[in-house]
Amino acid sequence: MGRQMCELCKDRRAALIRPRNRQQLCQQCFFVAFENEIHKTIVDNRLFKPGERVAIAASGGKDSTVLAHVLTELNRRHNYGLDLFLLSIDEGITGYRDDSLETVKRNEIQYGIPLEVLSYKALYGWSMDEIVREIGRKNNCTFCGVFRRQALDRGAAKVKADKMATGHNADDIAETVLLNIIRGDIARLSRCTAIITGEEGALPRCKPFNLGNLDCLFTYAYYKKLDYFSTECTYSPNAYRGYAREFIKDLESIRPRAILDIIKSGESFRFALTTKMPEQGTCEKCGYISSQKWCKACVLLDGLNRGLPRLGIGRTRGKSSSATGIQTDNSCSDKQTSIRNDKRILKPSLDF
Ligand SMILES: Nc1ncnc2c1ncn2[C@@H]1O[C@H](COP(=O)(O)OP(=O)(O)OP(=O)(O)O)[C@@H](O)[C@H]1O
Repeated sequence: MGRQMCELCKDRRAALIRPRNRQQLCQQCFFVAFENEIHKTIVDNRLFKPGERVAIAASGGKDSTVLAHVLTELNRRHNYGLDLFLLSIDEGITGYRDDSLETVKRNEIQYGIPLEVLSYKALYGWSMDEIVREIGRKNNCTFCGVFRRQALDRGAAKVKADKMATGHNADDIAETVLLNIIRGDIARLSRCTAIITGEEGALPRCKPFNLGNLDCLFTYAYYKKLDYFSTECTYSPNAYRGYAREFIKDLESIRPRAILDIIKSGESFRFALTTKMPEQGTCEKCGYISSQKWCKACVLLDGLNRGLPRLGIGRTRGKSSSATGIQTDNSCSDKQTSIRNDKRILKPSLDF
């Protein structure tokens, strides 16, 4: 059976089916539709102001590579007037981050925007390889997630960025909503669906792909032949987030709107006025934002430097994670789950 014509231009043969609305499009119309959606998100939410210096948090992975590509294009096409640059954190994970950083270095040339790299070793005196040797593979994602968040802020401050954009997509945000519910972390639950956070602080962060689903980003990267790194982190097979990811993917296979509806639920929560929220202050040790005397990175680092790496990982019984400042497995995924899902996302987007 021959292929359908593109539903938009009605001129070229359709090359793909958009997962969100089952629209059959040719490559060119898909690129235009996707880029227009991101442009609309940026304009409707006033994500950037002309003249701003914007750090694109670039891991070398698919989503942040699409982000770097699309932001560069839109900045030029619509005269946003942004001063864009790539910011990468080298966690020091042999066979993973060293390879993905090579990708980001090529992106620097491909997109013509400068790259700043900051390493855990230089910032904290420890690489993730060294931390894993101390702590083992079970809790290492806690260190990595806490250190990365702070390292990105420090990197952005170093190069005087006004704002940071990350490649978090709808799947990531739905996982975070569920994880925050499971952990009873009301403070994070109340802000994790926001497209822009930290506006009251020195460095607001935004997520232009907040409603973009994984399949769409994958299809865009695939057809644009973007240069990205697709291997999962060697240290994340036990990460808690992987279970949430698998659960959400199972739900999505039964009910395609599940991801957007989890986000919608997260956005619609209203918190009782009696809910105790942590008060933001600054860490006595390093000056970074913290609701505790010491920020989480300083607690973890102190444990490492004293030869007691588990010191900062335990959870105080009866206290919520926002009260203790504990944040576990905050960014990683399960390797097998991701590979399984990568196979699955190929189906709706590319098969005819
Ligand atoms: N080492 C890093 N350096 C800079 N930014 C990072 C790094 N790791 C993650 N990020 C940012 O956080 C976002 C979400 O992180 P996540 O762990 O899902 O990334 P990933 O799966 O490695 O790559 P991607 O999201 O780009 O496909 C990324 O899209 C990127 O913007």
